[in-house]
Formats: sequence, structure tokens, C-alpha cells
Amino acid sequence: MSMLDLSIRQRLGAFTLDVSFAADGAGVTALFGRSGSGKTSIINAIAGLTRPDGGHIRVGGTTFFDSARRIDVAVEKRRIGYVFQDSRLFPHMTVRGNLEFGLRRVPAADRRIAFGPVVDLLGLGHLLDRRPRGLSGGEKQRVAFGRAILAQPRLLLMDEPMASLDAARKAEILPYIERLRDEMNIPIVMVSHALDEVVRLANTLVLIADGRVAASGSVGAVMGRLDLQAVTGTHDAGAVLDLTVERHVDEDGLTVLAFDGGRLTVPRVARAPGATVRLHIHSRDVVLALRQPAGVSLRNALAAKVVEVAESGPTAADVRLAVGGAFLIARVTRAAVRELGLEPGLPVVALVKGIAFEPTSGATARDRVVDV
Ligand SMILES: Nc1ncnc2c1ncn2[C@@H]1O[C@H](COP(=O)(O)OP(=O)(O)OP(=O)(O)O)[C@@H](O)[C@H]1O
Repeated sequence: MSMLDLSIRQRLGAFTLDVSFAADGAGVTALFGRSGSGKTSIINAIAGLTRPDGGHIRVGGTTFFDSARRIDVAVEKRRIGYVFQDSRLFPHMTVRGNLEFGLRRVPAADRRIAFGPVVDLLGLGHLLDRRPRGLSGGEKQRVAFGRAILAQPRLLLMDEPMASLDAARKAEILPYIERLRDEMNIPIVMVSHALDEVVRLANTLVLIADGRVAASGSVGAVMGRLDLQAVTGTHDAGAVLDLTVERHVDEDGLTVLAFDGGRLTVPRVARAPGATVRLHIHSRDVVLALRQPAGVSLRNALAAKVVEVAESGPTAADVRLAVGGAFLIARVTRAAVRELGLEPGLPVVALVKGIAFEPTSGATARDRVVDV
């Protein structure tokens, strides 16, 4: 059973939304796309703030909307949390009052998530007696997360929760969203038009373009597509690999990461063996060779197979590579495609310039994304 199963059609003035996708399990589903593509309209329909013309919306085992069966569950009965771009806290209440407002909406017997653990998880203990006016943007958002979660939602919707924050505040709040994702066991659907957020937080990625689903699936599978760039307007979206920490090589300050396509060695990652690390590998950092080269300083060489080649400009081409069950993208010259005879099915060696990576902003032990 999918965590979220949605298929809706909806006319909004001159705009038509016609989307279907499913997301499995808990974790974060990111709706990603350009401004005006229809992302907010989708989560408004999930919340029950607007009614689609047709289709169905199911969360867990519960049907919220089904035009054929004439089901349309009222907003307040859906038990869905909604965090907006601006925190929308009650200005006359303290932080504690705002949080308790969430909790009081649910009968005591139905409360699975308690006040204390949420305050701890979001680092709100020292703010409880303050009023929203004096809080920073990031602190206000943390309170908004807390208020939404204490209402014991089945699903948490977030509409660009970091869009009003500067880069430093964003780096500060990202780890809290990761903790919500990992420790609260509430599925999250997040609207974003920032690829770095999606890569860092999402398990499932749904690409929205012009009111339709351009692609959906695991972040690794969707990011490994060559047409992503055209849909998102990003120059080098890159690929995403999820790997496991195998061991640390202390004398060299390195960590060996493993996945079903092989091993990558990166500067030491502050995570214990067995932990999952996500790497964001840009296509310009992948070099192709026909065989294992000798005498090069790059240590990360993966056996790969060419899946697809697409021109990406007057001189460049993007090559999609299968590496185990995962995908990488290499940006090479069109001359290299010709000279190396790159075509689907060809075995190659993908050299990853991985040793140059730096952890993303706000590096902590919790960081799961490192840019290679
Ligand atoms: N009630 C409405 N009446 C008319 N048009 C609407 C209505 N609601 C949304 N639209 C239009 O539908 C389109 C999609 O809007 P939506 O807010 O869902 O996009 P979005 O992807 O969330 O964009 P952004 O990233 O800018 O928030 C827009 O062109 C918008 O103007």
C-alpha cells in the first residue's frame, strides 16, 4: 500500500492540473518544478483546501477524495499538517501557546506524539515563553513545525518551508527537517524549487511541469535521467548515489563508501560504518575512459555501462551510465563521443573526481549529502 496515492484533474482558471503519482513508505516526497507548474495546487488538494474536478487522493489506507465514489472528507477530518513558507504563528500567544494549540486539537487518547519530545527534537525549550515577534525566521519555522506535528497529523505538507530564509538560516533548519523525517515517522510531502533541498531531504521525487508529472520515483532514479535538465532548467542537475559507510582509513583521513556498483573513497565522513551517505555527483565531475587507466591520481574508478547519449549543447553531450543498480551522468564533448565510440551498451570506466568534495553548508555529523 502506498503512503500517498494521488490522481487528480482540476481546472484552475486557465490552468489545468492533471497529475498522478504514488509515493511509498515514510520519508519525504518532494514536488519539484518551476514556478507556476502546479505544486502548491497539488498540496492544497491533498489538504482539502480545494476540490479537484475528478480523481482520487488516498493517504495510507484512507481515502480523502474519490470523485467516482463521491467521497470528499472535510479538511479538519483529514488530520493533515500544513507548514507554509511564512510560519503563520499566532502573534498573541507564546511559543508554548502556539505548540499547545496544535496538541489541543486532538483528544488526549489519540495523542501519539507528546509535547516534550517535540520540544527537544526542534530545540525549542529555551523559547517556550517568548512570543513569535522576537523570533528569527528559522526559529519561527521550527515552532510552526512543532505546532503542525503536535496536531498528530497523518501526513505533513510543507510548502517551500525554507523559501523565506537566507542561506545561513536554511542551513540551520535543514537538520531539523531531517530529524522530523527520521525520528517522527510521519510522511512528509514538500514543495520545493531548490534542487539542493530536494537532494538533501527527499526519498521520492516528483517532477512537475505545466500541471503534469514529468517524472516520479526514487531520487536516484529520477535524477539519473538526461531530460531532467530540460524540465527543471538546471544546468547540471547531476546524479545521486546512496552509499553505505564501509570503513574509515584513519591514517589517510579517508572514508570508503560502498554501493552495489562498487566503492568510492572520499575525505573522512563523520558517520559510523553502516550509516547511509548520499552523494550528489555533478556530470562535469565524471570522466570516461575505455579501460582502467594507469598512472592517474584519481582513485575513484567505477565499472559502468553506457545507457544513453544525448547532446546537451553545441559541443557537449551527456552520457547516462548504469553503475550497478544506480545511475551516473558524465558530461563529455561531442568529439569524445565520436572518438571513444560512446553508444548504448558500451562498457566504460567512470572516473569520479570525488576527492575534491566538501561537505555542504552547515556540516554536521548528521549531514547526509556531500557534493562530489
Ligand atoms: N484559484 C485559481 N484560479 C486561477 N488560477 C489559479 C488558481 N490557483 C492556481 N492558479 C494558477 O495555477 C498555476 C499553478 O499554480 P501553483 O501555485 O500551483 O504553482 P506552483 O508550482 O506552486 O508555483 P510557485 O512555485 O510559484 O508557488 C498558476 O498559473 C496559477 O496562477
